[in-house]
This record gives sequence, C-alpha cells and structure tokens, in this order.
Amino acid sequence: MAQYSRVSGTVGLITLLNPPVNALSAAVRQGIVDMMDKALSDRKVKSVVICGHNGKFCGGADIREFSSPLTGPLLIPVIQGVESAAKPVVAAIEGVALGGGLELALGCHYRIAHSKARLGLPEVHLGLLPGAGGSQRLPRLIGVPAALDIITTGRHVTAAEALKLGLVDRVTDRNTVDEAVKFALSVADQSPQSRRISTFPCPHHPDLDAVFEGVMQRVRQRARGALAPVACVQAVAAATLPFAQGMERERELMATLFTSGQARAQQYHFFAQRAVGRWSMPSGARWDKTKPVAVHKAMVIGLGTMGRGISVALVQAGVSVVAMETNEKQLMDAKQAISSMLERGAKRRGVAPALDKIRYSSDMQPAADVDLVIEAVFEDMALKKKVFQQLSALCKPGTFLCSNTSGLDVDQLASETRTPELVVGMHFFAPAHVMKLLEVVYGSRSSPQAVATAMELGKQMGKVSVAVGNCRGFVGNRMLKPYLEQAFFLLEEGATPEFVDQVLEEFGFAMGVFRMSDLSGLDVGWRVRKADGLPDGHSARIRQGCRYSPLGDLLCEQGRFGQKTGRGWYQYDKPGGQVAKPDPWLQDFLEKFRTQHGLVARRIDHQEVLERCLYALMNEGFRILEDGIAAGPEDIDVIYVLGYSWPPHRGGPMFYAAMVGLKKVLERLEHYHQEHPDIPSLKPCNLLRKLVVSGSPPVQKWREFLQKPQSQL
Ligand SMILES: CC/C=C\CC(=O)SCCNC(=O)CCNC(=O)[C@H](O)C(C)(C)COP(=O)(O)OP(=O)(O)OC[C@H]1O[C@@H](n2cnc3c(N)ncnc32)[C@H](O)[C@@H]1OP(=O)(O)O
Repeated sequence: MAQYSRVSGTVGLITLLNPPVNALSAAVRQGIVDMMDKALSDRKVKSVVICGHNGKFCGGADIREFSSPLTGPLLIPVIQGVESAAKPVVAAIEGVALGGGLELALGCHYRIAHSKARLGLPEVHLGLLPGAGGSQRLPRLIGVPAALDIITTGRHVTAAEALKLGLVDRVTDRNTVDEAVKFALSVADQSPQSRRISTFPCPHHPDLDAVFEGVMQRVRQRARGALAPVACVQAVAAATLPFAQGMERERELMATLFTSGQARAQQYHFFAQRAVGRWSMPSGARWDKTKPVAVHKAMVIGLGTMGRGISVALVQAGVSVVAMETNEKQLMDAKQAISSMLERGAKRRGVAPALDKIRYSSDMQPAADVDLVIEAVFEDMALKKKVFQQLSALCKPGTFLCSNTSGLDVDQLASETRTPELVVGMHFFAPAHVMKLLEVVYGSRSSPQAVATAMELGKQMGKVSVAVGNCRGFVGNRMLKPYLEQAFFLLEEGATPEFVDQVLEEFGFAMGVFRMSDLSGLDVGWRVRKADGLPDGHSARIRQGCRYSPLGDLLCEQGRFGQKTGRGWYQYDKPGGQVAKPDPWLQDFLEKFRTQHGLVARRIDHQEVLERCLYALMNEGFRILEDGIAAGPEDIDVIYVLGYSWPPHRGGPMFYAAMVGLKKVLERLEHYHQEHPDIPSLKPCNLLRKLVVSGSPPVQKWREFLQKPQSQL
C-alpha cells in the first residue's frame, strides 16, 4: 500500500509501504493511484514527492505475484498516471530503485538520489525485460548505448554513476526525502510538460545500427540460449520509434518472455538463492535458532590459486587476514598476486585497496590469535590432516577450523583435532574471489554455531552459501561424477568430444564437459583416482562389476593433461593455449580403443547425449536428496547454477527435471538402464519413483517427500 501526507505546506508526500523492499504489489500499485489522485485533487498541493518506507525506494514489481493471475491496476498505466500529472513529481530514491521501482522513478519528472542508493533494471535476470516502459524511457533519457548496457546486464548503478549518466538530477548525502521536498518546493511553479521522458526523442547517435548489431552479437554469445537478453536489445531498438509504438513492441516482447518457461526458471532461481540461507541440519539445528560468531581475524593456509582468492575475498569483506605459506618463493609470488588482485578490485569498486588488512607469514604461529582458519593446501588427505593436527595444538579455544576441500571427508579432518565441533568444510570455487558459490559442509560433529559462522562469513564475502552434508564430493562434485562418466561412455560408444560438447553448449552450459575438463586439467581427477588405488596402465572397462571408462586415465598416461600441456581431449597451438581444435590423434586413439575392446561405433544423436549426461546427473541429485546431503532441491539447483555453469534460464537440474516431467525422466532412465545394466548411475533412484507415483508434485513440494536428513559417508 502507500501512505499520504502533506508536508511543508504544499508538498504531497507519497510513501510506498510494503516491507522489506516496497515491492510494487497490487496493493502498492492501487495505493499509488489513490494517493496520486489525492495529491492532484488537493488544491493546496503544488508538487509531489514519492519515496519508499524505511530507507528503500522500491525493489520493483512483486515477483511473487508473477505466478498467479495479476490483480489490481497494471504498472504501465500507474506510471503513465504519474508522468502525465499536472503537478511536478519528484522521486526520492534511497536504498534501491530496481526494475519497476526505477521505471516508476522514470515516470516522475525529477529524481533525487541518496549517494548510497543503487539503481538498475535487473529484469533480465528474471527472464524478463523492463516491461513497464523502462526499455522505452531509459534510452530516451540517457541514450541508447548506456541504456543497452544497463538493461542487458541488469547491473546496479551507483548514485554517482547515475548522476553522470543523467539518470538522476541530484545526489545527496543528507536526508533524501527532506532534500526531495525542498526540491519539490523549488519546482512547484514549473510545468512538468518538458520533463515527461515519454515525449523526449531518442538521443541522436551517429551509428545506431552498428551499436545494436555489436550489442546483439555480444548478448547472443553470452546468452547461451536465454531469450531475455535478446528481447531486451530488441525492446531498446524500438525506443527509436514513436513512444506509443515502442511501448507496443515492449508489450509484445514482454508477453512472450512472461509466458516462457525461462522466466519461471529464473524467478525460481531468485527465490532459491534466498531459500538456501534458511539452512537446517539433521540434528534439527536451523538458521533462525543459531547465532553466528563474528569473524574479525582469519588465517588462510596455503597460497596456491585457491588460497589467494580466498584471502582476497576475506579482505574485501573487511576481515583482517594472515596469509600463510611455507614456501618462501611461493609466499612472495602470492603477496604480489594478492596485492594486485586487491588493487584491481578496489579500482573497480572506486575505493582504496585495503592492503593493510593482510599480512603474510611463513609459519603457522599466527594461528594462535585468529577467530577462524581456512586451510587451502593441496587436495591431499594426509597433508590436510597434518595441518589440522598442528592447528588443533596452536589455536586458542573457540577458533573455527575450516577446510577448503572439494570433496574430502570433513569428519576425518575433524577427528585430528581436539575440537571436532568447530570443524567445517568451506568448498570455494575458482576463482574464489569472483565465484558466488560456497558449499559449507557440516560433518557429523560440526556444531550449529560453526555452520552458522561459516554461512555468515560466506555471505559477508558476497557469496551464496549452501549448507550440505558430508559425503564424497559433497553435492556439486558428487553429481558431476555420473555426468562425466556418461560423456566418457558416449565416446566409447561412438561419439566425439566435439559433438558431446556442442550438444551441452547448445543446452546452455558455458563449456561442454570435454572443454571444461581440458581447462581444469585431466590430471586433477586422475591423481585422486590413483590415490584411491587405480592401477597404472590398466584399461579394463569393468571395475568391481560396474562399467568404468579408462579413457581419461589413458590420456593422462600419455601426458595429455588438457590446456596446460597443449593436448587433452582437444589439441591447442601451445601449452596453455585456449583455442580447442579437434585432434585427429584422439580419433585414432578412440578407434583403436574400440577395436581393442570389441566395440562398434554407432551413431549417437543429440537427444541421447543430453538425456544420458543430464538425467544421470539429475538422478544423482535425487539420491543426494534421498540421503539428506542436501536439504531440498533449491540447494542443489543453486549449487549447479552458481558453481557449475548450469544455465540459469533452465533453473537448475532439479527444476529442469520437473520441467521435463518426472515421469519422462524416470522412463528414459529406465530405458537407458535396461540398455546399460552395468552403469548403476542410470538406475532410477527411489525418490524419483516415489515422486512419480505421487503424481509428480512441483519442485517446491518435494521437501514433503524427503526423510529427515542425516550425514552420510
Ligand atoms: C511489468 C513488470 C514490471 C517490472 C518488472 C520488475 O520489476 S521485476 C523485479 C525487478 N526487481 C528485482 O529484480 C530486484 C530483486 N531484489 C533484489 O535484487 C534484492 O532483493 C534487493 C532489493 C537488492 C535487496 O537485497 P537484500 O540482500 O537486502 O535482501 P534480499 O534479497 O534477501 O530480499 C529480502 C526479501 O525481499 C524479497 N524480495 C526482494 N525483492 C523482491 C521483489 N521484487 N518481489 C518480491 N519479493 C522480493 C526477497 O525474496 C527476500 O524475501 P525472502 O522471503 O527471504 O525470499
């Protein structure tokens, strides 16, 4: 809803009131209409200010309303009503003006922003476009190139940048509403006629065609099949037409997006990202019943790529860091690298680099005086255990001990310490100062407070933290295994790496499985498999009664580790090269392999690649839910979108399973398992069967079918 009062004698003040972000629900839209009527019919009122309750202008349309039939007045006429008002209307922007919130501000005749406010049109992240006139008014106000940038990236603009762009008229450090009221008084006698953005022509640009072509090309490349970014460009292109025609085009494009499955997927992802913050543990411990401990000082042990990124993320979050590395040369290199990462980051954010927040050490002693340690040494259990033993002896009581591991047993590490309750896994993703995902892994003895502290620290670092149980590979890497396996089996059966990658990239992954494997290095998994007892030079296709593909191992035995060696599943022009080219050697190798094992290459189609790779991955997701390793499908989906480049417009693997239809997924898995009975990951899991028998409920209802979770190894 909206509140109305008359202030300073002649200013009508309308306050949007819908905590926490004053989203434009039906009641708020109706409130704006009613309060505008009141202000315009009050003879004493000469000008109007619109502001938001509690220091937040408006977070946009109420996204929750998108899933049911719209009620109340539509936002477009509400904004038109504001713009066409005969009295000047000023937007007082504090906190955020996003989406429909900024569109409402664009309907006002003047915009005053607080210096800390953020403005943006992030609809593209919800699978939409700014469909309440934003795609038409913004380019008219700030020009096509700047509008295209803001609309297609959905990024938030600071008040300072908004002022530079001409998006706001004034920026203030003082009370924004008071300033806006003063401003409204000063323009009370002026006609708003010349301030109506819908009447502006689109500013001239010498080569608009080239601008649109360039942006469209970039957007299509980045979009990976997402419809919204492309529609955003098309909508802005319509801003060069007369306003009414542009609005009609915006409406048509919006209607297509609105009913697309993609918008549903991205809106699900928006709420899923927030839902994972409400974590729970098998013991019944929960986010709202556990207080995290504030971390002022942390230590990072091991300054390889991960340790460096983690140090930077901590410093940028305002935590004092001791970065430790025993190898002096590595320590010096790390210091240089971390300083330049901090400087680059600070430059991007327009602040001073916090170089004084970090100090370096070549020994473990400073661990005695920190609140939390993140161990980020090489992924080797024996080495990590040694570090945890040392930490246990050194740290003061209450210090949280965290391991940046991508899949090792957190309970084993905890058992090396005197305080297993303070031990958790913190699985960062590379580059750790950039990637938004953090898996927080609780072991069987981790205390709720340790989990809450790691979750909160992740949030402070700007990450979306997901609490997961302790099992091999946790959630993300555990699901990756059957996915990779299927890709290897498909090669054995007749596919090529290029074809498998092409299918997965068309689906929307940033990189197909083989290009990704070349980038991250084939040797990483090989070393883990060898540590698990993989015999050298052995190419058997059946291990412990199950199908096994030795292809990756055989490539590693040839020194083909991927990009870093210039050869892997593809060939590169040099070690470290990035352009993947099909390698005739690999074709020959695959043919020989098939002959050696009596395999006849068959034609594998697009559908089989997708179904076998993705359904095997989803099936593991159902098992993870069944085992209680993830608390709900949202947790898995957030992990896959933020950490494994699953296309956001497909929601995540569990959401996608629901979109495809659980019955179909089950049938196809049954079919493939019948064809390949020696591949256990294709055997449909019980939870999937149970959901199908229960009529395939929507993904939001799956939690009702899950047993009480428990930590499992
Ligand atoms: C014709 C169509 C016209 C217009 C289309 C649109 O306007 S689409 C909406 C465009 N707006 C956005 O995309 C903004 C989305 N919100 C945010 O980015 C952040 O929430 C925000 C505003 C920056 C605040 O961030 P903060 O970290 O402070 O809070 P949090 O994200 O946890 O949100 C708090 C709770 O508010 C809920 N919420 C936020 N925005 C909306 C919204 N637009 N509609 C409905 N609900 C919203 C959010 O879900 C949180 O609630 P929770 O119960 O925890 O899920």
